[in-house]
Amino acid sequence: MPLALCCMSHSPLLDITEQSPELEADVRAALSAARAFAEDFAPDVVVVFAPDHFNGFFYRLMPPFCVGMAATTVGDYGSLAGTLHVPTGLAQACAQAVLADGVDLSISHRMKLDHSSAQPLRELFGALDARPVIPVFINAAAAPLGPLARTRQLGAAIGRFFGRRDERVLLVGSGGLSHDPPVPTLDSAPAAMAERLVSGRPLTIEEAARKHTGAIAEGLRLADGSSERRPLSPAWDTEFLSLVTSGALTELDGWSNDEIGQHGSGAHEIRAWIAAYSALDAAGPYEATYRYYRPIPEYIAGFAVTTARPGGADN
Ligand SMILES: O=C(O)/C=C/c1cccc(O)c1O
Ligand SMILES: [Fe+2]
Repeated sequence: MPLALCCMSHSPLLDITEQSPELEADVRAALSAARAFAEDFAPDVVVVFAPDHFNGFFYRLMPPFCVGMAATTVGDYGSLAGTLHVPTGLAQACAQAVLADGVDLSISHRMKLDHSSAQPLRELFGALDARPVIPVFINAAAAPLGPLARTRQLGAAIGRFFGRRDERVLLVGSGGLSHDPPVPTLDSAPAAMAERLVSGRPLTIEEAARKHTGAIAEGLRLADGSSERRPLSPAWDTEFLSLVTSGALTELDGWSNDEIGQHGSGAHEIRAWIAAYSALDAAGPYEATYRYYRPIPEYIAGFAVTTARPGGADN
């Protein structure tokens, strides 16, 4: 039953670029606070809600949600590559309970994850396999996307499942907030790239190098004001953070995907946060214990870190 939450933005540019000492120290302090929270909570199991960026999930079969029974990370952008320690029986029981609770999802016995899962696991625990982890993929990159309410319901069903059990569960949400990274879309990608978005063939070394260089260049352009991609939206990010940290999750049901997309294609990653907060909310009122936010164009990220635990109104 004991649940706690840590949500954080991710960005590969955090790892592959060097920024001013002030910026790096500021972000490191926030990530250290999250790590201290996770260490202090000492979870028996971690549930990571994370999107993918066409590294593990492709249009040949694109589920809205998927729970991993076994999972590896691909090591994109030099992120940790390896095997997660997934407690398969518990993951199966979780998926079964969510289905019985009225939310459809798929499962994978060979799930592939990318930096969006690897980065928070490294930041919170130093390794992919330091703790048992149940990965929950939430599609945020491959249109069409369902309504936010469905993601909220998924999170709530997972929270209800763990609420009936004894494990200490850390709920991790990875992604968002406003940002518009150069991730391809099926309807605008050149033919060869579009074919890969469907087939899932591995990137060639040259393609991976171009992706790195392109993302780094985009971060520089966003920081110097010359980018043609969507700017970060601090006001929107702040509104979102206020809603999730105050427990006003159902208000987000009214947010349309079109409106969210105005804040960048990556803004759909707020779904990971909504699922994690909804899981915590299913166990009762909660209070945010830490909140960091900074719009960081250099990382192409409205970058936030929050922690929360049960408490507040009824506690
Ligand atoms: O290129 C990708 O796969 C994604 C890059 C990126 C950049 C900045 C913030 C994010 O959330 C990203 O996933
Ligand atoms: Fe992302």
